[in-house]
Amino acid sequence: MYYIEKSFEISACHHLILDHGSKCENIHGHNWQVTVYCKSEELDNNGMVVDFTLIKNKIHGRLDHQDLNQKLDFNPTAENIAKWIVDEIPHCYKARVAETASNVAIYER
Ligand SMILES: Nc1nc2c(c(=O)[nH]1)N=C([C@H](O)[C@H](O)COP(=O)(O)OP(=O)(O)OP(=O)(O)O)CN2
Ligand SMILES: [Zn+2]
Repeated sequence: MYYIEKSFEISACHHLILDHGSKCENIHGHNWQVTVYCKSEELDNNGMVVDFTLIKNKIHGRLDHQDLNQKLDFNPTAENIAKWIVDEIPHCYKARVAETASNVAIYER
């Protein structure tokens, strides 16, 4: 089995739709630290599991310096963003999304 990891930072803003009062309902920003994990038993014709650049373009390219509520059709919690990344990237089985060093969500298929 081949494994790859791709990490990058997304600087963006969002607000959360919550069923309890929270400061997070107000628009605010984060520098999300994202790590995308992919695996495959076979490499493609280029000798890759997935091109690191494709991963960055599909996630960072769509979300960096954006309002996530405008770009995503779900409540942009770290958990939901992690699940969305796994669904978006071929061969992805896990994504780690950190709002800060102490606020981290992981989704694994
Ligand atoms: N389970 C989750 N909880 C929260 C999420 C989330 O994505 N998943 N997101 C938020 C907000 O984005 C909010 O901006 C986080 O605020 P922050 O000040 O970073 O976090 P804390 O209130 O925990 O404060 P610390 O200083 O980091 O302790 C809220 N919750
Ligand atoms: Zn937030």
